[in-house]
Amino acid sequence: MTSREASQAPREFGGPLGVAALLILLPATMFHLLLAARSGPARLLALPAYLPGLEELWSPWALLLLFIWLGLQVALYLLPARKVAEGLELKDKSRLRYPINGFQALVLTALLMGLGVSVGLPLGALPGMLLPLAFATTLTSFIFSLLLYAKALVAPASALAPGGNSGNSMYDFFLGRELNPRLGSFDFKYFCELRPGLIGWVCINLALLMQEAELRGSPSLAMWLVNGFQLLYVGDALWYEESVLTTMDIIHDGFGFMLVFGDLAWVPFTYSLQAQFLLYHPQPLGLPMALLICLLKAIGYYIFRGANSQKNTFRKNPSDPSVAGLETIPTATGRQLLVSGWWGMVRHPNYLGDLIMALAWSLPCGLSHLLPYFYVLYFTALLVHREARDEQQCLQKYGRAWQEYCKRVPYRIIPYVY
Ligand SMILES: NC(=O)C1=CN([C@@H]2O[C@H](COP(=O)(O)OP(=O)(O)OC[C@H]3O[C@@H](n4cnc5c(N)ncnc54)[C@H](OP(=O)(O)O)[C@@H]3O)[C@@H](O)[C@H]2O)C=CC1
Ligand SMILES: CC(C)CCC[C@@H](C)[C@H]1CC=C2C3=C(CC[C@@]21C)[C@@]1(C)CC[C@H](O)C(C)(C)[C@@H]1CC3
Repeated sequence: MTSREASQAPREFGGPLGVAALLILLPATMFHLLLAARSGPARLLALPAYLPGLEELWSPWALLLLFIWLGLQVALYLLPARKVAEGLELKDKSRLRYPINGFQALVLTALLMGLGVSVGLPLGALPGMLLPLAFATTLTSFIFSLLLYAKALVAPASALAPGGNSGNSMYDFFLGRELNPRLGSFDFKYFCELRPGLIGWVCINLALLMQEAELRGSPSLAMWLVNGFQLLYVGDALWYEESVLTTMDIIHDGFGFMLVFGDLAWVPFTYSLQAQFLLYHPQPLGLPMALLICLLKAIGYYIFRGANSQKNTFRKNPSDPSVAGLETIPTATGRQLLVSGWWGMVRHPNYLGDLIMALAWSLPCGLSHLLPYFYVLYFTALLVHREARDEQQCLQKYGRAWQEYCKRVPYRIIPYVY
């Protein structure tokens, strides 16, 4: 990428001012949610009743625990993999190689945790450490992003991301300058996207479930549902790990504060909000309602998995019998666009499935509070914004063919609505 190309790339997230606000707002929101979940009124839209002092936020034990966790996940990443996958072709025509052993890491982590708990590891103490753990993770994310920024200063131009090289240091720090920063064959972005945060999220959920069992004799039905649904989501992400190699995060976005903080801090500490809420605010849930919520989750998962698998299979091998009969539009790049099947219903059927699942994760928390619905609200905003970014990129890539696709499939995420 030339410096001229870099400075002409469109600015996202409101440019330098927008990212300056996000640098403060994102961690502040995360701490607000952590505090609100444990407070009596549990209000999403009210200022916290008190601000924690440094003695409540800072704990060297939390930092140590975080580093032990990261070290464990690095060790599991480095274990022999059942498969090594190749990423998409890069600007310099090379392809990076990635180990496919995320699901193995999840299973081994579960076994180690089980072993630990059986010999007295106090997993139920984790909920009480969430605040200092989140603080240690936020500090680590800032420092790690600074190191990545410095590393990118000596990276070759071909290794830089299209978006995070504007020349404005704060903007580039947030978006990330280097596309695939690596140390030898260790890929930082790929590792962070799927391992410590996602697996950490389900461990936090499990710790909240165990703590609830300790407090009330047994975990509630609502807590079981939230744990089960989110474990399915994380298990699915790691089982289909290879498909993350074609997501916007891996092929387009640099690795900067947004993804570092998002992967390491935001995902485990805010995505576990429903389980946090349930620990402090138990909710009654009857069996008929629980079954209805399970049905909603199943519908969401069916759409999400069906759409993602259909596209991934089609991109890997368009003559695969499961996709060979689908209608397509040719593009000037030689690639084709699906216009029937899931991708003929709306232009982002996978987002629709994901949103339905998000609703099913919140419903077990009842309707008395808005707080557990934060994920649905945030995720809708994230996917609407992400969809707009993807449309821009597809328009650039496919030109008239993309316009034709938009005419044939007019709705973006929700049929006949949006
Ligand atoms: N839980 C969370 O916090 C988040 C979850 N997600 C989930 O991650 C998953 C991946 O999302 P994301 O990376 O945004 O993007 P998608 O998986 O939706 O991929 C978009 C790409 O798919 C290809 N494509 C688009 N339309 C067609 C078509 N009709 N036929 C064939 N190919 C098409 C294009 O790439 P090309 O043509 O180059 O192949 C396009 O750039 C989604 O399920 C999303 O819900 C995403 C963000 C956050
Ligand atoms: C902090 C900001 C508000 C933005 C941060 C965004 C990140 C949290 C998300 C960007 C894309 C993501 C994906 C997943 C998790 C959230 C982040 C990192 C994903 C790993 C979740 C599981 C899915 O099955 C997936 C398709 C593998 C997801 C890929 C994108």
